Amino acid sequence: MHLDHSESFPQRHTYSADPLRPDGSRRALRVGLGGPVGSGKTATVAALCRTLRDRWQIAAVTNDIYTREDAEYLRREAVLPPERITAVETGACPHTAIRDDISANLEAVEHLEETLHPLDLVLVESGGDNLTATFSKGLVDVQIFVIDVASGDDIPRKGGPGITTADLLIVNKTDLAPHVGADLDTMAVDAKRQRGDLPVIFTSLTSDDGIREVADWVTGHLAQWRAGAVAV
Ligand SMILES: Nc1nc2c(ncn2[C@@H]2O[C@H](COP(=O)(O)OP(=O)(O)OP(=O)(O)O)[C@@H](O)[C@H]2O)c(=O)[nH]1
Repeated sequence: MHLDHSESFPQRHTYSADPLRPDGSRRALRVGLGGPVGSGKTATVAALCRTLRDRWQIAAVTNDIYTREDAEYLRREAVLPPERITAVETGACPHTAIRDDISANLEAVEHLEETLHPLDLVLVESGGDNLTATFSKGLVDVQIFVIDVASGDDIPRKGGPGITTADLLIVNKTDLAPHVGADLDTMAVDAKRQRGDLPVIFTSLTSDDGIREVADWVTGHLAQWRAGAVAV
């Protein structure tokens, strides 16, 4: 059964996770990464871990429907020590596990926080989904939506909550634009129209340091979070 109905889950987006630990300090910032299948979510998580791991204490939770492939990839690439990477097998539509019944993901995040205390940043990667997928605010504090140019340069125009409301939109695989006839200027104009002042970053993760702008964005949010300036 497909449970993606607001009437079934009227509580969606109506509560927030407590930002404080029992000792009064701020818990880790939780950043969700969602987006269509194959857009580059795992590659973004891997690149963020490589770039930020010397400065911050990081852990990651991955979601796959029937496997643990994304976590295995991150462990194989040694982007973090293996105990800092947890796989959640959702067994159903990926958005159900990040929005409607977040218990398995929340348990994984809280377990990492307890066993690896103190963490600064937890990255939660959704399984690949469609343009409607967003995270519950009870699971993550900020959300990144990752699309790619190879899936069509009309994707930003199509909108949907991921594109219109995510705190950051990443348009990945810009290196492929000339090969697939994607017009990056059109994508930028459409994204701006859909998102107003919300930020959009174009990335190519095959380039050296292609993640830099995104890493700086995450660092900026983390600094605000630690200063208590991010509302949840
Ligand atoms: N050319 C190019 N390939 C990329 C880029 N980023 C990721 N890829 C490749 O795209 C493929 C999919 O990337 P992933 O990071 O696994 O995508 P994903 O969104 O995590 O995929 P799912 O978890 O299956 O939804 C892989 O073969 C990556 O190496 C990029 O910027 N440019």
